[in-house]
Amino acid sequence: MPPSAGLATESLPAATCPAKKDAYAAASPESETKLAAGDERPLVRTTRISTTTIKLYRLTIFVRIAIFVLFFKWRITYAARAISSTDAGGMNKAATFWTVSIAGELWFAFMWVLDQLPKTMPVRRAVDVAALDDDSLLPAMDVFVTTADPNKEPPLATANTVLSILAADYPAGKVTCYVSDDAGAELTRGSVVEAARFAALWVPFSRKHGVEPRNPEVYFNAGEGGGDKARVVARGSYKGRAWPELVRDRRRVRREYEEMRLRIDALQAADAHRRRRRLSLDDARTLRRRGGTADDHAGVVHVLIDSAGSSPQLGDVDGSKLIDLTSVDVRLPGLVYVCREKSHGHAHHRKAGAMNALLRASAVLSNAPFILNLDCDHYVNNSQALRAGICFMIKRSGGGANDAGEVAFVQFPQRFDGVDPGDRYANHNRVFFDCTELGLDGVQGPIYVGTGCLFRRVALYGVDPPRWRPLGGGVAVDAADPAKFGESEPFLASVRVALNKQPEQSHDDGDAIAEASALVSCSYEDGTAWGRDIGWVYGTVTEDVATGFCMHRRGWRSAYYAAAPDAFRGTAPINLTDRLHQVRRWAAGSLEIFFSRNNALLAGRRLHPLQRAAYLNTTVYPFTSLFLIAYCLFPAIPLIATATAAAGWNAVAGLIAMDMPPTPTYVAFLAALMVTLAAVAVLETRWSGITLGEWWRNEQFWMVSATSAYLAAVAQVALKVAAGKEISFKLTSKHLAPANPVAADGKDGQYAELYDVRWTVLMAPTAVALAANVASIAAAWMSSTAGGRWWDAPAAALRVAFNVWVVVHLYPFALGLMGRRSKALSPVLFLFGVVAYLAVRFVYLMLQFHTA
Ligand SMILES: O=c1ccn([C@@H]2O[C@H](COP(=O)(O)OP(=O)(O)O[C@H]3O[C@H](CO)[C@@H](O)[C@H](O)[C@H]3O)[C@@H](O)[C@H]2O)c(=O)[nH]1
Ligand SMILES: [Mn+2]
Repeated sequence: MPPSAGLATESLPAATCPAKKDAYAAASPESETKLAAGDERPLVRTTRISTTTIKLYRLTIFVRIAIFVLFFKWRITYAARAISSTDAGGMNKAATFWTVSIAGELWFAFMWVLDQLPKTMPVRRAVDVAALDDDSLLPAMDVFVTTADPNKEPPLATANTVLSILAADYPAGKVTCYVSDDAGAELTRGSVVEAARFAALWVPFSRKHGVEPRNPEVYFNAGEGGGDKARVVARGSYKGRAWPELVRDRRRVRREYEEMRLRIDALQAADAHRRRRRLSLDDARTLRRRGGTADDHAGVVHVLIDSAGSSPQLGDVDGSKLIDLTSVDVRLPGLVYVCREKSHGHAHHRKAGAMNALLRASAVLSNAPFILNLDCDHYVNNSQALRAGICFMIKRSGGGANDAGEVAFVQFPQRFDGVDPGDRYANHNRVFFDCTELGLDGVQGPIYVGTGCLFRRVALYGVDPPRWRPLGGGVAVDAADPAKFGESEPFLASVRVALNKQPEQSHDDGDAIAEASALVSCSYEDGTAWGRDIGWVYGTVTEDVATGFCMHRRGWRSAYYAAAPDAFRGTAPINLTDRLHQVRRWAAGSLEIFFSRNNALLAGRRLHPLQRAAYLNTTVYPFTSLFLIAYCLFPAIPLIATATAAAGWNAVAGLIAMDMPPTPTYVAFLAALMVTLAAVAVLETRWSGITLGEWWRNEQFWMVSATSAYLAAVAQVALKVAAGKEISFKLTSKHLAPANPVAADGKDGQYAELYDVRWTVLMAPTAVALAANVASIAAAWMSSTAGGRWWDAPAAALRVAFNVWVVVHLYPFALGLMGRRSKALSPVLFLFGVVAYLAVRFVYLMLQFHTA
């Protein structure tokens, strides 16, 4: 066993990894008993979660579906009676009203069912990384990191991600990290070069002391910042070398890290200066000569670290090396900087295009059978993550997952640093990751979500999984078809190697690099199947969902693994505007998939029915916004009607009067639906381990985004379908997880972004919905003081209950609009109420004035 592995196994002292409540962690007690039991050590043990909770959960879902059926039966009968009893003139109006309102309710019910059913068969995964003790069995792995804009994606964070990958616990000779720079920015390249330089010290240091996590920024600054990342090795739990030696080494390495940081800062300053100069010159030709622009530049493939040999290479005590590495393997994984060619005449297909360029370039350089995909802000947080992923992919003699060969990808949950503790905008997405993805793992596998995902290379080449291959699992050699893959012979050779697992290449490195550069040219894909049947899928801004879908429809499965500590961690937008733009992009991308050949309804029989339901759900959910916004603006209608009654707008008021009076049956149905909704939610949190608070935050943010971002997405996609207007990929700004949560001025510190109010048109419908419902509550309150009390009238009481329901959902949005004032919460809310009250009061006064 090479020293790296030996050190790594003792590198996760329990106290340094906070106990996670994730129920599906690697270190579950079950896997330990299994270890003790004997030699049959499967790499992954999968057990269906089959507790009383999950049974009750299923039962409640079916009860609720039954209630829905009865409810709609009753509702339709009522509507039919109401329509037929209207006079001829009102008939059409009534029919329209009832059709629309029942269609809305049916849609909500349908979406709820689509959402719940795929979660009913969750599984638990126990991964035994230690059972992979023979490093010679580990397959090679290529790691793809994508960056697109050094101004929105701090180069220091990218450098740290690269360092965390290079230092991950995997045989150095078997890992090659590829960094894609979509902007062709000198700054990004310079920063990655800095990372490569520092890696020579950082990687052996991490191995020697088994530090966690292996992202230097997080490692050095954890503990000081406190929060959820306080994981600095405590003396008592340190199991590596002598404690004083760690302290000494750490100090030295830290000094070097600070130097690297300063150099990257200097690069950044120089870059900013250069950009200012360029702007003043404003000469396109100068730009081109200096290396092009973000959207128009030449392709570059630059090997920064050559991949290491296969035997360990021990370091020395040489003073210049700073720390004693005499018993540490100092080899480094390979590191390659790739900037694909871009030109104005060619669509670059955003991230999907970048990933496909990497897929080809890596094929002629390292051609590893497995590919790990990380966004530039997602670093390796658990050094065992790469090994854990491989456990799902390979079979071991005498054990291993039965269907290992059928797994196209292993998706790890996205976990985030720097999210405000209250998680106001549900950035953690716990319901999606810990319930939906986990549930899908028990069906055909989780949906691919763009980062933290380990792929099998051949699955990206558009072949069927072994189970669906005709000739006893083999792939025909002519599968490497130049009409599909493009004309590069070295690349086609690499595809044949990947498909048939036969060594055939004898390449010369110089040529390989030239070939790789040719493979990242912008015209390589012209007339091929790239982006369609091969590689990452084009035509949608959520290339991830579409790419995973194409694999599932071919019959591949995928796996989900929530490791503890988290395998990878990244950053998320905590500013309302950024967050809304992010979910707007996701929603638009989803609809793009719905209106493409990758519609889930068109997939063949290899797609599991519940998998189909899940994909249908993820591609149609934005339509909910159309109904939801109508419901949320409902209360505005009587207000407007009253306000404009004098103007003769009685028709509107007449419409609203058609709504069903709250008969006892109606109230009973509503109550049953609410109670079962709550019961399902509680049971879901019980089996998944998320908290009710997290569930509720998801519900709230669902309404916030459905009234804003989803609506915009529907409009955008309508424009695309009707007029061919492309949807842009608005990059999410990343921020470094800062060292100190409290800024120097002692104000907002780390979460300053949260209080930054940046107006966007996306907010308009939600703001109107919020105002309408607050005003409606105020109006009810007013009329109660004026005449009879509102709670005497059941119809009015129901209406107010609905208003309150909307307002509590939109509460985080209200906080977002308040900015810094949201910190001094209650007085402002009070003010908010008073303002609404006065507004309504004013309307009434006007009316009295009018009628008098
Ligand atoms: O033209 C582009 C645009 C983006 N990217 C990269 O794509 C990644 C994701 O972009 P980001 O703005 O961070 O998107 P998020 O909303 O945070 O990302 C989620 O959703 C995206 C789909 O909408 C997926 O691509 C992401 O992997 C997934 O993490 C980043 O590494 C970018 O550098 C490129 O390489 N080229
Ligand atoms: Mn991201």
